[in-house]
Amino acid sequence: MLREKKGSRHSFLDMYLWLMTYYRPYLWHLFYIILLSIVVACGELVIPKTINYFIDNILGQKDKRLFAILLGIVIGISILSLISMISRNRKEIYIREKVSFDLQVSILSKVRQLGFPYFEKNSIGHILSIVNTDVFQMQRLYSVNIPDMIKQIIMIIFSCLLAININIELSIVIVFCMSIYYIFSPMISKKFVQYSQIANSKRKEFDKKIYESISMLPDLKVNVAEQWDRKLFLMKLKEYADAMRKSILFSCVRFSFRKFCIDFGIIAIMLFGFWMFKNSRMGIADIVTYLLYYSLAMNAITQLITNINQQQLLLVQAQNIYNLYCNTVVEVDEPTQPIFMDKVKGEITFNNVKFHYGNKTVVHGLNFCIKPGERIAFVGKSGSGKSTILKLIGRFYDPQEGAIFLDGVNIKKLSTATLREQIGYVFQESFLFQTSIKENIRFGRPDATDEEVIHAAKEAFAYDFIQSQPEGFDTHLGERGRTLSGGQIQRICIARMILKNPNIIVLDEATSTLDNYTETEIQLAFNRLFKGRTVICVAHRLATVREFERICLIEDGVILEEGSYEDLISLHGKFYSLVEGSNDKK
Ligand SMILES: Nc1ncnc2c1ncn2[C@@H]1O[C@H](COP(=O)(O)OP(=O)(O)OP(=O)(O)O)[C@@H](O)[C@H]1O
Repeated sequence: MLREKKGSRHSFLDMYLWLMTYYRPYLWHLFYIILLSIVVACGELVIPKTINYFIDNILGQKDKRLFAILLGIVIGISILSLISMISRNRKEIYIREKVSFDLQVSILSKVRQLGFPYFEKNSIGHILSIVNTDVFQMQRLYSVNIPDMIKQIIMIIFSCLLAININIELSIVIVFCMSIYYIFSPMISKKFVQYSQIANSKRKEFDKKIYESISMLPDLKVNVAEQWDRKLFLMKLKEYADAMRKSILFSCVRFSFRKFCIDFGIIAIMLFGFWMFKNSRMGIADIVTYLLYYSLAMNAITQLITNINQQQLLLVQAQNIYNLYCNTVVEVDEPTQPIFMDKVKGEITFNNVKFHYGNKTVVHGLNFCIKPGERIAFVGKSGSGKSTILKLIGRFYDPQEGAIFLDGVNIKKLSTATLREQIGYVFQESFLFQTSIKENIRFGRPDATDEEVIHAAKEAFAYDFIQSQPEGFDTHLGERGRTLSGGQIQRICIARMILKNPNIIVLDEATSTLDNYTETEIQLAFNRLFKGRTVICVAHRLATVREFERICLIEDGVILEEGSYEDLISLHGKFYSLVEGSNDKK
């Protein structure tokens, strides 16, 4: 269902430019970092010149006064560089925090916008890996790589110019020596990037596996499948480690080759410098200064190459972020001029609604109208399309054909906030947050008072069991409310809905079998929740919807039989067979 935008093949440049847009609110801070980088670079570039002066004018003439002045200048430059570096680091930390925070927030907002279709297609492990690991890696790009790159470029340009200024012939020899490096290194770099990309994708698979292994731990234990999972886990780890090892190997080869070429350059300077000195074409001070500028330039070039490679790797990781943010189309978007409604009556109409997931048609031209206050249940075999109908009502998906109306307004034109505020969803698997029971109920209406929360709990038959918890309403729940039973979780969700007070209740009934006592209590709670509201329910236990005004038997996305429980039984059709075949006969 989730599509990538047409023509979405993107280059690293597109991604890079997109990532740079996050700098926009902090441009002044970035300029400040660049300015400080220039100061630091100038400090480093001045040192060889002072050494030149020291050898030529101070050592030669033994001038103490000049020596003191020079010493003062060097100390001054060092202090200025130190201060610049400290304030640059502070600004880098600031930018890193701000920019990566903005990036993380925008990625999270996009994930929210993508909603249901995205969550159904992508594992939580994958989403977490993008929102956490990948975005975290980008911090380095923003705070270190880009500001450093500017400094490195300044250093390269100026140290080369200063070296050329000392002796142009020597510089030609160096260019010739260094060309060996530039002929061979792209081949090594290509291999390095290739294995790094493989390592990155293997790391992602490994991250997903870790998440899966941890979240599935209880199921693995119950099915005695820990060894099976361990084998898969180790296989993923091995694949990741193998790719990583090759990537590191090529990184080391490239580093050693670069070192060899730089040393080769030093030998060339010494040989050619010696020949020039012998022919009185170059002095000692110039040879030493040239060597220092050569070292500075080579150091900056090495750093720049490493920096660019790191950025290439980061861009490989940024691909996931970019794809998610720029190339994943929001299937269900907010209308451009949304209609807001304060309160709705609760009439829902399906007008020739057709829907398919990819090539699979699930809903085949549905037509029905649910009156305000009516209770309607969808029943049928597993996979017949019941839950999909509920998802269409809440606009988690849009139908490809036909339309759905709420109180006569096409839900595509309604503001999604209005739509979701008017509908109270109770899913098969309800989610509880790791906070107090009170806050979990208040989630239904954040501005509710404590008294209203307690009242809702009483209405949902949840008050007694909540009071028996160690800290009553303030009891902190574990992850997904694991410290509570299934029936207790459902009653908290019902209390939440009572507090939210929507006019429409959409309920995907839990298939889990509850004991008779709990089932009766939950049924009572539901009956209170249903009072005076439109109720649309997917029912697995047929007995629970016996009192409903209408029951629709769904098969392959069409309504096969429709009527009250008694009507359908007297039909002696498919519904009758379903009731006969289930344990719900009463
Ligand atoms: N996100 C999805 N992507 C692709 N196919 C899907 C998706 N969700 C559901 N389906 C398919 O659509 C069909 C209808 O699914 P749906 O969940 O609506 O059935 P159901 O009647 O509610 O089933 P159950 O009673 O088991 O919950 C099934 O064949 C299912 O495999």
